[in-house]
Amino acid sequence: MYKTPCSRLTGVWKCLLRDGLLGVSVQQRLIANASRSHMSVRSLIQLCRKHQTEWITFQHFCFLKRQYVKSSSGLCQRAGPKQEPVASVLDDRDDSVVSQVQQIPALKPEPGTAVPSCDQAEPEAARAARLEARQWKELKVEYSDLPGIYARLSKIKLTALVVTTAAAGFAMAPVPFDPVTFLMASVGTCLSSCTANSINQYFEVPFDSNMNRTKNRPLVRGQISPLHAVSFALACGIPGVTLLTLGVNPLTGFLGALNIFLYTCCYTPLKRLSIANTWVGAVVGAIPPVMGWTAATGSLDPGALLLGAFLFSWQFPHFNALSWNLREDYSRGGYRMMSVTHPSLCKRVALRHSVGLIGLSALGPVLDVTTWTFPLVSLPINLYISYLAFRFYHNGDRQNARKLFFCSLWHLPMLLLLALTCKKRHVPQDEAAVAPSTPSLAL
Ligand code: HEM
Ligand SMILES: CC(C)=CCC/C(C)=C/CC/C(C)=C/COP(=O)(O)OP(=O)(O)O
Repeated sequence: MYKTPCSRLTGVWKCLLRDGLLGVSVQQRLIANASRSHMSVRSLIQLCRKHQTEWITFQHFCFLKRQYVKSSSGLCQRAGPKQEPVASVLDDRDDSVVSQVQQIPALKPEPGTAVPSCDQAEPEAARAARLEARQWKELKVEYSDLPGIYARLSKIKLTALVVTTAAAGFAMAPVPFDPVTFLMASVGTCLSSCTANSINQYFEVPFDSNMNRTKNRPLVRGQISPLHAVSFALACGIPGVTLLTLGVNPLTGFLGALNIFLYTCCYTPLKRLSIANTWVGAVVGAIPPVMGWTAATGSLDPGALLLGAFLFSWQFPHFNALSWNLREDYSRGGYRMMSVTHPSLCKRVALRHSVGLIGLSALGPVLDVTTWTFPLVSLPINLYISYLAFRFYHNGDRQNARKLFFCSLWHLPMLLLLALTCKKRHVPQDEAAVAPSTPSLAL
């Protein structure tokens, strides 16, 4: 029985929307069909958006075993490979949905071929063969690709800076430096971060496939199966938390496990529910330097909280500026971000926390973490990021947002390095008892 494009389309929509796993190229193909079947594209997108309000659904778990979805209109893979090039983090192209729809090339028939009108039935066998030929072949993973896939699954550059902040926390602690504990704390934090990021990507496949920035991630492109990704996450998380707990101390292991839970089970779902997700994410990013400090001292001191406060505030100019240029993307992904729903708040919070870094730096000597040199030497970079944050607040344009984001990437390592060079020297008690009292020249 011949199905009209519209009823065929509805059948496909039902199977795809039910799984909530819609890839952009599937969307584009369906939109192209829709335009043929005169279903308004905008209502199509609303239909798709409406069904994406679900977040953690049953599909996330039976998604573990990859299978093609058989529907009345033939085969369609849940999340398919994307051919177009990866968009840069701060891509300037107008990637709004409407422009994307306009970019879909109209499906023109080969010259000389008769255009089948809607009421001409395509033999079912020919149609099945055509669909079979068009079916996405499941990508076979090459073992040589695995390191790159795991690196992207772990968001390796982000993980690298996370480990750096943990290492800084360890080095800032007022105790003798123990290289073995330092190494175990760094490796444990790295493995825990890899776990957190892999699980985050596993949960966000249906939404990442709708965003230019994330549509080429390994799980979205089907480079590895969900089961493989979850196994990788466990293979990192179990030894990572065990190493922190048994190799370093239980407090640091607890913080590592807590952070994995916060990032995967609180921050990730909250991204689709409330702009408060950014504050939760900032706590996730603030915990690693605290872990570094507790790894060295075994206790949660005010100095650890100060380092955590540095990270907490730094993440607002970092992310709010980044998300400003990704508003269309985040909106298409269905995420609740300040830059999309509360633009003024987005700019204000970025400025507030940038200026807050100046105040936090002045707390360094007050809490006996650094000498009084630190607030002075860190003032130039804190003033510069505040200046860029003010320009972002005042103009709210792409260029100032981009400058502030990229400044945040070097500001944090610089701030931590300056704190290290201005670290308050603490003479161990036994040495103090022996050494004659000499006036200290600490500034
Ligand atoms: C609220 C917290 C945070 C949010 C929402 C956030 C978000 C993001 C996003 C969306 C990107 C672009 C990633 C991409 O290229 O696809 C990014 C890049 C980056 N983030 Fe963050 N981030 C946060 C905290 C942190 C923390 C705590 C660190 C490290 C200490 C960090 C380090 C980085 C680095 C190094 C990059 C550049 C990576 C690259 O270019 O691939 N971020 N961040
Ligand atoms: C020890 C331990 C567990 C450390 C974890 C540290 C960690 C992963 C911090 C990331 C902070 C964060 C909110 C990143 C944005 O994720 P996103 O999901 O918004 O980024 P995306 O949109 O690119 O996926």
